[in-house]
Amino acid sequence: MTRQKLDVAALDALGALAEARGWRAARDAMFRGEAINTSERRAALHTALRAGGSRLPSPAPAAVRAEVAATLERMAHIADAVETGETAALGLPETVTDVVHVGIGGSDLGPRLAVEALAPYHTGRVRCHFLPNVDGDATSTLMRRLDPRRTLVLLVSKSFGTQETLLNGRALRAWLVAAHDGDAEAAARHFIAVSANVEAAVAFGVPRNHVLPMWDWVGGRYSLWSAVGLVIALAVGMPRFRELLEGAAHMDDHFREAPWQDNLPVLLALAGIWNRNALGYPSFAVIAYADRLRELYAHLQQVEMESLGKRVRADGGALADATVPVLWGGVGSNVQHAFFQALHQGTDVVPVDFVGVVRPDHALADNHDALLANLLAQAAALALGKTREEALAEASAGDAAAREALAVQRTFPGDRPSSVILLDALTPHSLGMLLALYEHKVFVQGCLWGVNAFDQWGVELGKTIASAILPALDGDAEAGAAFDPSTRALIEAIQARREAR
Ligand SMILES: O=P(O)(O)OC[C@H]1O[C@H](O)[C@H](O)[C@@H](O)[C@@H]1O
Repeated sequence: MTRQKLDVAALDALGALAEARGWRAARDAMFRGEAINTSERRAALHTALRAGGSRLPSPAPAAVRAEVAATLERMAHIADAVETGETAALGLPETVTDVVHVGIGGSDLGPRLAVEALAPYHTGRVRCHFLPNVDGDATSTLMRRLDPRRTLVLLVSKSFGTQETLLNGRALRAWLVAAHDGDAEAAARHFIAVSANVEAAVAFGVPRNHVLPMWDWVGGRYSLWSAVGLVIALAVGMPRFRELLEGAAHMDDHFREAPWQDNLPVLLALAGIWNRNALGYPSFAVIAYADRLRELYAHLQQVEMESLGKRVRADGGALADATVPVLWGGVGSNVQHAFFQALHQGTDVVPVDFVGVVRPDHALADNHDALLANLLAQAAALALGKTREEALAEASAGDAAAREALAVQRTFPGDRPSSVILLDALTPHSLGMLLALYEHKVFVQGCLWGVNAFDQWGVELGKTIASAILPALDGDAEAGAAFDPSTRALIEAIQARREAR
C-alpha cells in the first residue's frame, strides 16, 4: 500500500524510462551471471545462492549451482551436528554451547538481522554472539563471559583481509590457545571460517576442512544467503535456513516474471527515484513496527547506500541526477517518541517505508493491535496532516491572537509520502522475501541511475589511511610527519594523553 506523490501519468513515464533503460535485459544478465559488476569484472550472482527454492529454472551457470549445492550440504552437516550434539565427528569441539560470529559489514549485518528476526525459530541448542567492531570492549567482555572450551568461533570475511575481523580473530585464538594450555591444534578445532580467500583462512590456522567457501560473484552485502549465513543455520536449524532461501527465491521469481506495473521491486524503485529526483528529498526512512526487525534499517543502509552511493556512472561518465538518499530508521513505536516530530512538522520531507507484521508470535493481542494501530496512524498522519482550521477549532483557551498562534504550531502540512509493507507473519520465508525485495529495488535503481551497484571503492581510502596512521600512533615520528596538520595534531593529542596516565 503506498501513498506516494505520483499520479498515473508520472508512474507511466517512470515505467517507460525503466523500459528504455533496459531493466529487464539487465535483470536477465544478472540472473545469468554476466559480469555486470564491470569495475571488478565480476558477476553478481547472489540469486544463484537461493535458486534451489525457485519455481523457475535457474539460468545461472551449472558449475555455480553445483558449488552452491555442495556448500549448502556442508552447512547442513555442521548445523545438524550442532543440533544433535555430534560435533566431535566433524573435528569440532565436543560440546558447543556458544557461537561467536566474527565479521563486519556484509559479513555481519544480514546474518545478525536474520538471527534476531527469527528468534522464535531458534532451536535453543546454542547462543549466538556477534563481534563486528574492532572496539576491544565487546571482545574482552565475551572472553570474560564465555567458556572457551564450549565456544565455536566463526571467522567470516569474504576477503579474509579485514582488519577488524582479523584482530578479533587473533584475540580469540590467543584466548582459545590459553584455554588449551598452549595447544594450538586443539584450539584450531574451535574455528570455522567462511571466505572467498580460502588460503588466507588456512594460513590463519583454520583447518582446511573447516573453511567454507564463498565466491567473488557474491557481494558482501548480498551474502547472507551463502555460508556467511551459517550462524543463521546454527541458530534456527538448516530446514529453516532453507525456508529463508526459498522466500528470497520466490521474490526472485516475482522479479523475473511480473511486468513492471505489478513488479514490487520495480515499483519501490520508481517511487524512490521520484522522491529523490523529481521531488528532491534528500533522505529516506525505514521504520519497522517489529522489535525483531530492529536491525532492518542498518542492513538496508549497507544494501542501499554502499550499492548506490556513487557519483559517477558505471562507464565513468557524469551523472545526470542525484543518487542514493541517506537511509535511516529505527523501530516503531519507539521512534515516534524520538524523531517523528521532525517527520511530521520538520522543514525536510522524509519519505518513509513502514514495515509491519499482521500476525505476531505471541499471545499479547492488545499489544499487537496497539503496535499496528500506531503504524497505520503514522502513515495516515503523514499523508493527511491537519489543517490550520482544524487546529483552530481545537484551540479553546486564550484570545483570538493566542488561539491563532497556537493553531499555527499545531498545523501539520501532510502530503508526506510513505509506503506500508505488511508481512502476514515474520517467518524465515517472509524475511527472505522482504530482504530480496530491497535487493532488487536497489538493482533497478542502479540500472536507472546508470551506476554500478556492486562495487564499493568509496570505502578504501579510509582503510588505507588507517593502516598508515597505526605506526604513527605507535610513536613512529617519521610516519606521523606524512599527515595533514589536523591529523598530526590529533595523533599528538592522543599520544600526550596516553603519556599523562
Ligand atoms: O567480508 P569482508 O571481506 O571482511 O568485508 C567486510 C566489509 O568490508 C568492506 O569495508 C566493505 O565495504 C563491505 O562491503 C564488506 O562487507
